[in-house]
Amino acid sequence: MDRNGVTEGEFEERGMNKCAEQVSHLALDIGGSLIKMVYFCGENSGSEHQQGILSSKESCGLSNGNTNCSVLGGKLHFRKFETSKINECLEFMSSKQFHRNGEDCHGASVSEKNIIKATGGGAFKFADLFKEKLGMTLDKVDEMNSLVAGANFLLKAASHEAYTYMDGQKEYVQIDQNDLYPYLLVNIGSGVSMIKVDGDGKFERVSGTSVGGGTFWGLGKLLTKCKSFDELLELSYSGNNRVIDMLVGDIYGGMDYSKIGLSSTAIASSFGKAVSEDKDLEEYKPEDVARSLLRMISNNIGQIAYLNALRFGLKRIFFGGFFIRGHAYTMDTISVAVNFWSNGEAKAMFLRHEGFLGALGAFMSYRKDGFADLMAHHLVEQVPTKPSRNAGGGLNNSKILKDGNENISIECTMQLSN
Ligand SMILES: Nc1ncnc2c1ncn2[C@@H]1O[C@H](COP(=O)(O)OP(=O)(O)O)[C@@H](O)[C@H]1O
Ligand SMILES: CC(C)(COP(=O)(O)O)[C@@H](O)C(=O)NCCC(=O)O
Repeated sequence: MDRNGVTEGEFEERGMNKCAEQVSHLALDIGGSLIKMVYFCGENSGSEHQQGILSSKESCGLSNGNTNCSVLGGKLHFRKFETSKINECLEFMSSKQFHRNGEDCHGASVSEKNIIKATGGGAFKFADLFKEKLGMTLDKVDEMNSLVAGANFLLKAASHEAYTYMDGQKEYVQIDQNDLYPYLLVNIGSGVSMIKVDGDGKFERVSGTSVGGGTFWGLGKLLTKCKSFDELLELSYSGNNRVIDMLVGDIYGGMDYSKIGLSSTAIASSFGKAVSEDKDLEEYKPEDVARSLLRMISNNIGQIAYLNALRFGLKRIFFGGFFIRGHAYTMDTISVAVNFWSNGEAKAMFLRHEGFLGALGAFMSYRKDGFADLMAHHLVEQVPTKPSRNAGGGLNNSKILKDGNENISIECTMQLSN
């Protein structure tokens, strides 16, 4: 059996079935295309972190007068599943025995473990399925609220979260916590939501577009016959959009239209060349089609995002959502669009945990409930002693572990008030 692309053998080898750790809190973001999962796995007693249980106000750093708290070491895990393969997600949860009855686990009591925070449309759509298959109740958290909470948390608490990407150069952006707001959050999921964020829990969804990640994947699948999203992204790497897109130079006899700031290589009309050429779809290379499509959608989102930033005088635009997938060409196109339309005034920034904002926000909402009074905002990303180089050549300081599925985990500590 294949579990989320991991064979049964590997599944066992990686210790997913007989995890020495125990899953305590878990949250889901069930979107139109993907299910995002964030869960905390505490380490066994006696471990380095567990020994660090604290009980003083200073040690916990609490400001609410609660002096009775413990610090739990472990890992915050991030996973994703395709929504159309929701059974893989259910199987995974079942293998983690997250729905298990009869045992108290790291601050979450038995009854609490049968209620999990969930956001996204699927929290409504699949509520009965979770109840039926796992006996679990989904406690619904608003999607926009979750996105904003996740983004705010990451921008404030995680080191090296936001970065710019231009001409193949990745540069991490130092975020000043006191100068974070306002900003525009553009979440590119199946569709696109644009949210003006003014503070913790203070936001307004100011725009959106239905031309998003679902459009890229849906049209791409039809036009290229690709079987997976990753295959489509891969194709776009090697394609040449100029074969299909009509450029300014194609219209202006190879010249720039400098009077209105358009170079001859700028796209005048996405897919426009296909009109005048007497060619069938089969005569175009799938990689060229994939590249044109990716460019068209990324460009369009970058432009709409900038226009909304302009509407509200916002200088910073953060892009999230799994459409991005850390894909160089996608980020480059969005960055160029924002840079072009703003005359270099605004900057596109990307988030390392791009697709997990909603799930993380839902996870954070545990702290609002009386139970465990989770101090998730005290999650601390552990920094390795030896910095490693990332693909963009910059220094990547955090201990992010990736497997083939881009399922990542962060070593962290979590404070629970007792
Ligand atoms: N493995 C994948 N399968 C399907 N779509 C993917 C995958 N990886 C990235 N994507 C892209 O991410 C989009 C979904 O992003 P996401 O932020 O998860 O939104 P949603 O909440 O709507 O599922 C898809 O529409 C697609 O463009
Ligand atoms: C409806 C949604 C919020 C759902 O979120 P998603 O699953 O796409 O992440 C999103 O698809 C969206 O904002 N669509 C754009 C709708 C519009 O403003 O035209």
